[in-house]
Amino acid sequence: MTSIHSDKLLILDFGAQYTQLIARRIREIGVYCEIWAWDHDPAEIAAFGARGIILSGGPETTTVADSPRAPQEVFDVGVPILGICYGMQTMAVQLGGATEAADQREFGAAEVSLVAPDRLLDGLKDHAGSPPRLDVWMSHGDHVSRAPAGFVVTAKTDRIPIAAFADDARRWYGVQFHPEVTHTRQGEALLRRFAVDICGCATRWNAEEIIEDQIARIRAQVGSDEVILGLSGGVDSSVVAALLHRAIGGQLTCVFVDTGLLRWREGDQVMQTMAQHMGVKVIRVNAAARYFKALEGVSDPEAKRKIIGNLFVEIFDEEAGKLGNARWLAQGTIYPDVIESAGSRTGKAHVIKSHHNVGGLPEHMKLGLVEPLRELFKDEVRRLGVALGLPREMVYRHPFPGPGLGVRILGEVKPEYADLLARADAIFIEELRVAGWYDRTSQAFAVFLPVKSVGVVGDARAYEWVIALRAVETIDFMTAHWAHLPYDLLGKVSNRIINELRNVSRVVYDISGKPPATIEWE
Ligand SMILES: Nc1ncnc2c1ncn2[C@@H]1O[C@H](COP(=O)(O)OP(=O)(O)OP(=O)(O)O)[C@@H](O)[C@H]1O
Ligand SMILES: O=c1[nH]c(=O)c2[nH+]cn([C@@H]3O[C@H](COP(=O)(O)O)[C@@H](O)[C@H]3O)c2[nH]1
Ligand SMILES: NC(=O)CC[C@H](N)C(=O)O
Ligand SMILES: [Mg+2]
Repeated sequence: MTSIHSDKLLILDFGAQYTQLIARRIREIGVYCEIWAWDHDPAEIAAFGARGIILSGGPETTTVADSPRAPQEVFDVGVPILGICYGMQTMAVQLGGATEAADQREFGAAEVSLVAPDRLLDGLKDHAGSPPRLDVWMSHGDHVSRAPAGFVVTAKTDRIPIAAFADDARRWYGVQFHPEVTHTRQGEALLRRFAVDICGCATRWNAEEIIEDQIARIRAQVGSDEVILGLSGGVDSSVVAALLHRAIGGQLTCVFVDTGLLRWREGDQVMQTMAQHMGVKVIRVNAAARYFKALEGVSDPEAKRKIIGNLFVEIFDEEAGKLGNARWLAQGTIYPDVIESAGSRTGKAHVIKSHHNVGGLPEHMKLGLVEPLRELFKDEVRRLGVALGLPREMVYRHPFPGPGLGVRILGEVKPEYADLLARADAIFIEELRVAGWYDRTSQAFAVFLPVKSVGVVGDARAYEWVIALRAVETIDFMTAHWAHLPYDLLGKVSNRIINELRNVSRVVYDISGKPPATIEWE
């Protein structure tokens, strides 16, 4: 039987900044793909059954002997291969060609001339002429200096003699430029050519088919058992709720914990959308007092995260106990969570923050996991949400961390700080929406600074708190730029916060990128 997973590609990651982007582009074309680290167990490559393999770019250099190489299995399985940047360079050295380091790095827009036809680039052009040319985006120091036997050079630039090579007989290709970035105008067409025409993949990866497929899997997994889900009002858990509701209806019970550290009026909003509008069974636990009590006198960020996480588990355990017969726990784990926790076999990532999640439930709960979003990127999760009938506003919401305002109130958390912060945040978000900036930023929020600052309000001296505003643009939340919000907009938000909220005398805007700063202040 064919399924939406039958036709798929494998991406081996050499550590490029853009590997996730390659996967997202392939999936946008309608083809399922997975990202594995380059040193993933090679014995699994043949068994995975990909119709083609993409070798990503990477920060290392093939001009030294001990840099990463593609496992031999890649060349043995007999499927089409596309090497991008580092991936092309390692193909060159592994297959008998050569690479060299150039004096000048090539970074940014470039024009390649198509000097010989092949199946990958044939007919693609931004500029007609002889030879035709493509507008591409480059990011490299090294380049291929000799193509391996069996390959023809298909593109060059003014700076490098080999910008693409091809072996149509074996269906192996390499491009020095990056087709996954939008600056390479024919990039999508190139990737489609590879995935669909050369690898022969059918394009079945779309929201409707994913939903049908997941509904069948969920039903097969849980049968007539009861399932519980921690519902936060965030995108991921809401989409899981909608999906499970469609798959198993009344067998699903959601537990929504109102921690008192949520966004302004979020509790009511979640109940309204999920329980009233969608008909999902939701138990609302009003636990604000418990949270504030547990956090009293605690100011260390990691300690606060632990307390919030543990209390969450405790409450969840209590509620599950009351329900009695749940056998399954559903979670909103998405694909980046999976990639980040798998990582490279040799990689050593540092723990910067211990992100809260539902993991670590007590042993006696013994619940099986249901994770229907495990294979999906955030943008795919959003498309699923829309297809499942969730309101657009909920689906395109900025993410909100599990510990909520608990890590946006610097230092000790107090109910009056949470109230002030939630209101300031609501003003900021409202003005962002009015100005059309909400959808242009990836995450925006206010932060409460427990320092007093002098102001003058109505001719009188004020000595009150400081609110910081943060707005960032990012694709994957691993790196981020601060958003260049218009001064007028910032001015309006600042005015409103100081005028409408007593106890605030000053508003500042955070202009730190990530790295070196992180997105949240704690
Ligand atoms: N207040 C809460 N009540 C119940 N479950 C919660 C709560 N906060 C977090 N969770 C659980 O923790 C998980 C992780 O939270 P996280 O913020 O990463 O995802 P999300 O809230 O679903 O989506 P988003 O990233 O858009 O905020 C959620 O999917 C949910 O299951
Ligand atoms: O569920 C969560 N629990 C946490 O403890 C946590 N800390 C940060 N974040 C979110 O993760 C993204 C990256 O944030 P940082 O740059 O601050 O690490 C941003 O989207 C943050 O909002 C969290 N999410
Ligand atoms: N983006 C890349 O893959 C770069 C490859 C290699 N590190 C170079 O500088 O040429
Ligand atoms: Mg959330």
